[in-house]
Amino acid sequence: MSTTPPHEPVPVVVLVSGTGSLLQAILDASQDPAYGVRVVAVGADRAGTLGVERAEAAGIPTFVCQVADHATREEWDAALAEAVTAYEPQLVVSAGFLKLVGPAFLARFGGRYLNSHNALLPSFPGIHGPADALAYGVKVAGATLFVVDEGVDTGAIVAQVAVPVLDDDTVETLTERIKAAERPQLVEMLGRMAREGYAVEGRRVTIGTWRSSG
Ligand SMILES: Nc1nc2c(c(=O)[nH]1)N[C@@H](CN(C=O)c1ccc(C(=O)N[C@@H](CCC(=O)O)C(=O)O)cc1)CN2
Ligand SMILES: NCC(=O)N[C@@H]1O[C@H](COP(=O)([O-])[O-])[C@@H](O)[C@H]1O
Repeated sequence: MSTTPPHEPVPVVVLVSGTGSLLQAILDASQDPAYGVRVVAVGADRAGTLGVERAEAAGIPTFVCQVADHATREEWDAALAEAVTAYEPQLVVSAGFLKLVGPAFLARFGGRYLNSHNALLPSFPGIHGPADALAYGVKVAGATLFVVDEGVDTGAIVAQVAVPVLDDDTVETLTERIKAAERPQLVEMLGRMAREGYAVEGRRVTIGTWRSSG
């Protein structure tokens, strides 16, 4: 039995805004070449994030692209697209990246840009998923991995994972329970998409297109 991966690891840029625990899970998995993913750079929309520190600790190139450093949101969007393109990724992953990207970014990376969101879409889009779920009183929360489009958390869904909402949950406890399920989902699905290929047809995402086409 061969242990050689069938393909070179797929180059991936990860975008972060905060703690970077999802990023760390990807970095840990990508230590194994058989995982099929090589993180070639980590980008952030703000300075001083723990996510960027984690990348630096792993010896991975980083960049910061802040809206405030650009005259318009459109210029920021184009600059972000340029910064990511410089690393020639096949896939881009938002892992807690709290900025909406626009037309310039999606012209380059549409269909190849994944986001992990901490709610069961289409419920609770935006940046307060766990708080909104708790306030609504749902009994099941979770995380959604999707292919980003021009809307806000409206892209085609790759995978979802559910967790219970407990009677004594706070925003913090629910957020952490979701993340504990979100990390393995992201690691598993990103690896499968890189190794096996995927197709997006309308709202349907299918994994395994390379395998089925040989
Ligand atoms: N065009 C898209 N870009 C991104 C999406 C998306 O669905 N479409 N998902 C995000 C991540 N995300 C939730 O998963 C998300 C991020 C940011 C926002 C948002 O409203 N951001 C505001 C700023 C909020 C703030 O910093 O306080 C903004 O961009 O101006 C909503 C959802 C990745 N990008
Ligand atoms: N809508 C975007 C959003 O809220 N993203 C969420 O930020 C967290 C990042 O955690 P991390 O910084 O520990 O990886 C994750 O739960 C992710 O779903």
